[in-house]
Amino acid sequence: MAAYSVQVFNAAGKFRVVSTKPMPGQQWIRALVNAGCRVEVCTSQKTILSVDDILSLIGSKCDGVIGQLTEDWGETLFSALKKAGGTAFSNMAVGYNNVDVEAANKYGIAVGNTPGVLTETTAELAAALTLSAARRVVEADDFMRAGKYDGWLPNLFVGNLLKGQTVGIIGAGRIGSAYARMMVEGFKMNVIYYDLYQSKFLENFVTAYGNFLKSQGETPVTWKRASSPEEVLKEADVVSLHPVLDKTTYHLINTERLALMKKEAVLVNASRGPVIDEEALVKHLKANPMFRVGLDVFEDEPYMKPGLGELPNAVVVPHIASASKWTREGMATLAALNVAGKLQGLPVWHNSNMVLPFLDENVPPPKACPSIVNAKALGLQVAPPPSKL
Ligand SMILES: NC(=O)C1=CN([C@@H]2O[C@H](COP(=O)(O)OP(=O)(O)OC[C@H]3O[C@@H](n4cnc5c(N)ncnc54)[C@H](O)[C@@H]3O)[C@@H](O)[C@H]2O)C=CC1
Ligand SMILES: O=C(O)C(=O)CO
Repeated sequence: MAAYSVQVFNAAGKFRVVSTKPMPGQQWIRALVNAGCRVEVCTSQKTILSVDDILSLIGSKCDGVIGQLTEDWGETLFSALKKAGGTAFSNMAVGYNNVDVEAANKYGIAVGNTPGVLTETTAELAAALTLSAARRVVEADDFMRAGKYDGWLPNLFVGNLLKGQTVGIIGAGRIGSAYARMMVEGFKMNVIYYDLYQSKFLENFVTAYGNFLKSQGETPVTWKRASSPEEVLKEADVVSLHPVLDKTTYHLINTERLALMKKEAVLVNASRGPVIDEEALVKHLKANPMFRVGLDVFEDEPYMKPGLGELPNAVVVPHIASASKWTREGMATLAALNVAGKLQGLPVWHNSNMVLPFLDENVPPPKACPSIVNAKALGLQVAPPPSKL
């Protein structure tokens, strides 16, 4: 992309900040302009920008960039950004497996992400995929639209009842725990989870809800922390994947582990595609027609592995788990405030799980960067909690 098209805001701004994509809402633009930035938004129609495209955007003077999870932020881009005088980058995403943080550290560039604002939205989509797969909603919709429905039948699109079954979570962080709570409270499912860390919050929630059900004369829900992913896969009727993508979770679901799952289980993935060996999944789905999946993410995104798109026991959507208006505008705002904050020399917010104060349109945001993942490595100052100010 030799020449690129950009939309410019606040042309006379002191800092030059590039956004590789137009993003929803206006609050993020205001945040950057208020911080004295000239904002250049790339308006190229190309969906995924290459490293060369982004090099052209960075040019010879660039203070900060807001990028997307589809872009390869590594040595080449961080060294170019450093050379252009840049010190700040933010992904417009909570996941940052597309970013080589070591390379950013080497060039002293802060890497922001956007946690918290997408927790419930993503968990809701995982719940939607769970229901769609368990109750065969997409298959039934196709059937209806094809004019095949000629009357109620006892065996038509029989699926799985969730109530009283066990939901398994692998990766019970912000999103995994929110999803678990939805499935527990909404469908009275029992929980089994595997994570490197204990989720006291989730355990306390399930215990309290179980006690409430008991007080109503109903069967209480239960929780269990598994000591391995295998334990979850063997016991759960529904398994939803919510870990980060790294070396420990790449192909976490493979042929051997799929074989441990119940024949009529539902598997949901709204984390990152490579957490599942998708070729192995296609084989498993073909061999087990009552096993169903709901997928928001794919190993070779935007492509699906051959055969997946033809399988009736797979529900597939194009990485839309965070796609609610509030969340997408909030992600853009957090990404902008990460970059704006760093350029203004502000400290890092004390708790990246509590970002709501940054999202209120009517109140100026706290004087901090909401979430910088390499703050410690770069020795950035952390702001004290507001009560201690
Ligand atoms: N499909 C979509 O649109 C979205 C996808 N995501 C993905 O979801 C991921 C999780 O997001 P959050 O819940 O906000 O992050 P989080 O950091 O709160 O949770 C991730 C959890 O994974 C756990 N974990 C790490 N390695 C593990 C392993 N080997 N086995 C089991 N658990 C492991 C961590 O201990 C942590 O509790 C993101 O990194 C991102 O990749 C996030 C938002 C939207
Ligand atoms: O924030 C993320 O990690 C996403 O995948 C965006 O939807």
